[in-house]
Amino acid sequence: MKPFGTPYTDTAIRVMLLGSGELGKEVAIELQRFAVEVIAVDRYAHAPAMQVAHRSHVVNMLDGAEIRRLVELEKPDLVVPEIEAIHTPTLVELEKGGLRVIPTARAAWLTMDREGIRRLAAETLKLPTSPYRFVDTEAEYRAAVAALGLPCVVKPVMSSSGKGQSIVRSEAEIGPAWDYAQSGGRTGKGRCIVEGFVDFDYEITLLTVRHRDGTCFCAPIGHLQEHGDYRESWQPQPMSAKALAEAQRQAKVLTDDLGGLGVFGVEFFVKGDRVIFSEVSPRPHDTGLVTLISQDLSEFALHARAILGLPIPTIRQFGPSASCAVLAEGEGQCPRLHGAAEALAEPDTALRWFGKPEVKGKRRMAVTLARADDVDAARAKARAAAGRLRVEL
Ligand SMILES: Nc1ncnc2c1ncn2[C@@H]1O[C@H](COP(=O)(O)OP(=O)(O)OP(=O)(O)O)[C@@H](O)[C@H]1O
Ligand SMILES: NCC(=O)N[C@@H]1O[C@H](COP(=O)([O-])[O-])[C@@H](O)[C@H]1O
Ligand SMILES: [Mg+2]
Repeated sequence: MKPFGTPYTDTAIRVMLLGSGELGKEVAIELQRFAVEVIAVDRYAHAPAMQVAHRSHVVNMLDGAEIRRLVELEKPDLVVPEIEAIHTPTLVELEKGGLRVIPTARAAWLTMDREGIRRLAAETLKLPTSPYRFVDTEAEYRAAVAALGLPCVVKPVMSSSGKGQSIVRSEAEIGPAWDYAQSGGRTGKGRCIVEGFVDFDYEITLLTVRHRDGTCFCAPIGHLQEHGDYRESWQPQPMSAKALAEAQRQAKVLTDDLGGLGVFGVEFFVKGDRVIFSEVSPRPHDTGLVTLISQDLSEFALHARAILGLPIPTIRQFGPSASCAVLAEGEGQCPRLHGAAEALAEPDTALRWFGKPEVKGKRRMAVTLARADDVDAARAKARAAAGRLRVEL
């Protein structure tokens, strides 16, 4: 990588973020510390990362021509995908022409679509996963449910944060789950995955960092999900040495195949010592927000260091920590947050209010963070802090 330069001049290192949500905002802040010129892109104006970037653009990121136009206009040194819903075939094309995509255009392309990454993990790399089928029509879906049995999980192939996702537990839920999968994804109706339900003891995100000197892992992050969306996460998740070693082995196999530099959020289900791969984000993960309080280098700082080719000699752990998502529900513009003073009254608590300009339905708006003597106490503290907050719409 060229030397750090001066923003707004030809000397600057320029990074284009494709996606400008709460995760991108923290990445942008970390890049700003090195005076990297940050260009934030998303589908709507005033997205969180745009508020801390040098410049921003509002485009339909599912339109390849738009992405190409922006890349030609801004000539970034690095393009950093922040969300799945991007026209990744265009990134693959642009990479052939010399553009650097984080971690690689192929990784962004494979993971934008559950089919790409699932077939790679299960069929090529032979990692254990839930049984699965891909379906395009309601008839294929019903056949898949019959073959996999109840309960099962249906998800649009392009979605995240649980959008369009349902657990189907009974006959009566089969129809509504299909309708939601067709209306709730990030890119409209279409292909879905149906997965057998994994009966797990706990699930983790293993943050895996590929940096210039090799691969390192953060302590495992445990998390609680509701309707496919994260509510709480904590670190470290206690697990047997055998299960941790197996999770690290699988994460290494997978991230070595995906290649490139940066943070990967590798998600696993754990039952006893059995470790079952679920999915991977080739970028910081929402459950990894806990690292904003649990580590000296958060997952966002680690991503910035890794993609800029900087060393990561060690990651210091500050002790048991937790995060709790703050959701708003309803409809309104310019939301306001009440209760920040009350939420921050306890020692070792922190808050991120993302600054999203609008709510329509259910939206994650903030996160509380806490450290304590053990994980249960940290979770209770983060939950209590979140409970003192109120989002006014
Ligand atoms: N096959 C399964 N068996 C049991 N639980 C599942 C299964 N698939 C998903 N889940 C539950 O739903 C959660 C969300 O699933 P998944 O990670 O695939 O969705 P997502 O929309 O990609 O989420 P995100 O983008 O937030 O990571 C999982 O963390 C898990 O709690
Ligand atoms: N699980 C993936 C995840 O957490 N992604 C994060 O949520 C944003 C979208 O939020 P929005 O739907 O509120 O715009 C994304 O931009 C990213 O920061
Ligand atoms: Mg997930």
